[in-house]
Amino acid sequence: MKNYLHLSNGQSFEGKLLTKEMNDTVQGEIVFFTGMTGYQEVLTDPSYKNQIVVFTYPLIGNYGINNEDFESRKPHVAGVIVYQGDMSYSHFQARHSLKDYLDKWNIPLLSQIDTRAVVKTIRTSGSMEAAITPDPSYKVVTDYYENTQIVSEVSSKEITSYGNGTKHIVLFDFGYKKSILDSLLSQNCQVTIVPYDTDLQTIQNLNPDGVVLSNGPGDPKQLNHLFLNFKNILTQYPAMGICLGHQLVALAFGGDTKKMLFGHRGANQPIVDLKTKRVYMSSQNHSYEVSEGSLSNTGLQVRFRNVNDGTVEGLVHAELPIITTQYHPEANPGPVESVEHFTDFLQMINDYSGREKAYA
Ligand SMILES: NC(=O)CC[C@H](N)C(=O)O
Repeated sequence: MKNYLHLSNGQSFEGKLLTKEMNDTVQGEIVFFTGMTGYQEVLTDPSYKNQIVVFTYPLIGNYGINNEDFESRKPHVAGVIVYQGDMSYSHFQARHSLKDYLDKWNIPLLSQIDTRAVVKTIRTSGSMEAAITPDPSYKVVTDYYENTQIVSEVSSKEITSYGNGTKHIVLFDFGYKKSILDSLLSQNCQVTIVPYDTDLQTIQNLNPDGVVLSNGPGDPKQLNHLFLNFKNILTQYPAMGICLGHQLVALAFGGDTKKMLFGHRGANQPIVDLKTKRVYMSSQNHSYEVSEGSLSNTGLQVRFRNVNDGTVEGLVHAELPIITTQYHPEANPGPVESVEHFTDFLQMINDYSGREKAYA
């Protein structure tokens, strides 16, 4: 079945649809992911909502879909572009093939696309709107992505609690990845997940030891009506921000963010910790970055930096117990060394409560 990938710059690519025939055109922002593995995590990470993902590794789907690697209950991507997809997966005793899984959720898997050519375009012209369609002459609508109240669509509507560990963490859900919850539970925490717009009073009633701001889709400035609320919470509790959560910490304290040309998506992004000089290989998925020049009056300092392009990859606050990472310390596809940031966060909480007692 012939289908097409159309980009908003007018370029078109013809491919073969592996999933069932489409009734409608699917449109989204086109981005590329460079990891060799981790496609199941990518598909089910809510941060990818409304995006069409191009996988640069040429063989995708070879270990099927399993029970362990889900980051949420369903896939959030708008469409999937591969060179070769849905390989044999029987050795892995996978429950579903990639094709069956995407079919179940009506998400197109378009193969035999020259992914190198698409990625070269994105790297030169930036991520842009794109469409997967049976229509050879479809014209891509260009203001489709930015207008959505995207975080409210993926955030929990209710407060839920997991685990019964010794430290109580509130996890703000902007579209959290399950690995963040799992990482906190494995640090012996009780975790309460709250909707993205939960106010200070509700957090105070929950009486947490610390707060984590999760990852999530879209432009962080779409949440500007909540920045003051976040600032009030961040000045009262030890906090960790991950990806969108990191960007929101910067914005809450008066910093700024901007859209990158094509972002970082993959499992091998080198990060240097400016304090320890240690380099981490990190998993990433973001289109926006914190503008370094905007941090001067925020109390925030750059702690982590991307070795490839020098962009800000994480912050600490000069006085408050706050640590943030633009990358994903909870991620599993590939390197796992940055998981120790969760241990550091718990240590920060312990130090903080020790300090509170000393002044009591
Ligand atoms: N994974 C994330 O949290 C992504 C954050 C934000 N939506 C960005 O693209 O930069």
